[in-house]
Amino acid sequence: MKQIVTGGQMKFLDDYTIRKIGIPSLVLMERAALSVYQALLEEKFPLKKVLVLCGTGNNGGDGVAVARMLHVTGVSADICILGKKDHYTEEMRKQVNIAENYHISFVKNAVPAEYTTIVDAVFGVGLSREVDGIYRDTIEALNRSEARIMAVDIPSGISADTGKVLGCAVKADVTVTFAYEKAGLLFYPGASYAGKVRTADIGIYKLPRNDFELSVLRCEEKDLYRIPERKPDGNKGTYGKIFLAAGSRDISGAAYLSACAALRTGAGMIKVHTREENRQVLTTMLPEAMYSFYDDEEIKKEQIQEGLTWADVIGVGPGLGTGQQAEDILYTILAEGGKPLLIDADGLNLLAGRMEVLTQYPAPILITPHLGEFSRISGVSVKEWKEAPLYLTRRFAQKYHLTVVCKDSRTVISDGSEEIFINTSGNSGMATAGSGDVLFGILMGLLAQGLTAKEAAPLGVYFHGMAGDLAASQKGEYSMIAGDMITQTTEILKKRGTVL
Ligand SMILES: NC(=O)C1=CN([C@@H]2O[C@H](COP(=O)(O)OP(=O)(O)OC[C@H]3O[C@@H](n4cnc5c(N)ncnc54)[C@H](O)[C@@H]3O)[C@@H](O)[C@H]2O)[C@@H](O)CC1
Ligand SMILES: [K+]
Repeated sequence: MKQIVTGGQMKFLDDYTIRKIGIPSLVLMERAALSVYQALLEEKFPLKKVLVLCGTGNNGGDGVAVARMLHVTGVSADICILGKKDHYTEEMRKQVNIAENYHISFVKNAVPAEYTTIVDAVFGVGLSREVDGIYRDTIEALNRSEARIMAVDIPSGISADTGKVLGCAVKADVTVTFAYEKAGLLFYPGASYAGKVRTADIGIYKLPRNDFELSVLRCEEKDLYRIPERKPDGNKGTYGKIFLAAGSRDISGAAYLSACAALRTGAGMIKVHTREENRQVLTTMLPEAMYSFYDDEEIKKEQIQEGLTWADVIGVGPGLGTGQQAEDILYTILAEGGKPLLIDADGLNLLAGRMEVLTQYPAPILITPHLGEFSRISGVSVKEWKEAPLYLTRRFAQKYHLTVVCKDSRTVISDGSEEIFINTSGNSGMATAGSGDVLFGILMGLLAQGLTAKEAAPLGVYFHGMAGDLAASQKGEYSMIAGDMITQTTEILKKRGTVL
């Protein structure tokens, strides 16, 4: 797991390192600047003529120090400072003073088009309002230039918390961020403004994870070891039994994809409860699953009860429909399930406006809404969510006592606790029909093998994104389809235990 920070947390850590640990601010700044200087060389930036664009805060201070490092190695670097002298921070004032002693050239009205490389040190985590005026004009000119752009800490104009563009923002080729990745570098559009992100250790105190009031995390490949190990003496029962209510009249794809993904992820057994019309297609396509079918008659509660008693994990929703039968099935499960429960798609649509029923359920619940569904069940608009994704996802999980996987290009996962996850795997090819059903299946499979909802959710989402990335590498983002992601789960599971 990788620790991510918000802008506020980074400021706290800077401050803690300086005041409590005692590392002087200028020492951190020197290391920050050195890491940017090294990245310019390693990333082979064209250093024929460099412009370092600085603000008046400490991000600007970093920039002035980078210009000095370039200057002393014989690179022609101009410094252009936006903002008034009396706004300089103490560190910025010192850096400017040093640069003046070195006779580095300061330019007033830089023309970005004249430079081969531009270092963006206008705003870092201190950006506090919309960018306008001279800042906006300069950033727009910079984005129009042919120069390669290196952002210091975060592209100026990007919110470190949400990745939002505040007015306008620098489009960087590479961003060197200090100590921790900022949430705004992971969320879109920030992620696409940042280009390649390099994280540099500059000596900031590494606060233990538990000491963060809110710990923002992301999974990485080595977390695959968290997928439960296969036991040599295991049997079908060892790996869990799933009861899945999915599919509706002549809608079988979602049931197939989620059941198949659950088995491919390693679940021991799955019983699919679906409409009679799906019998032939499902039993032909997935004979490995067990089935119980229902028709036009009233829902046979005993049939469902039998499945619920037998199962370790329950899933409901994919392709279920929102008619009376679907509703009866869902409410029977809610009343009598009593086992870890996953709800997706139509299951969630049926719950809109009645979410509080979930707080009565006696076992853990995991739901996987996309943003539209989240909006319907929470009353939070998509626009509002984008303003505060971490806070709103967590608040919702707390309110209904469940684990929520809020699906977007950067899925956010929260169980309401102090640990919240942002997922970074995956690609636009996964925006294809059935992709969510595959995720649902993977999550059912992980829960069936004994992970808790909190453990399974971030890992399953990451795993699903990896499967999507592998599928894209083989079929391309245009052509990949949901079934390709199931195929790739096999490859990923083969890696489990081999990736360190
Ligand atoms: N000693 C430290 O605290 C360290 C700070 N570092 C750097 O310092 C940065 C944070 O520095 P600061 O907290 O000084 O903040 P910034 O340098 O990010 O920006 C703050 C300045 O910009 C102004 N500002 C904010 N939004 C504006 C807008 N829209 N239009 C015009 N002006 C605006 C503020 O009033 C303030 O003067 C980090 O991102 C990092 O690059 C690093 O050098 C590491 C050490
Ligand atoms: K910057």
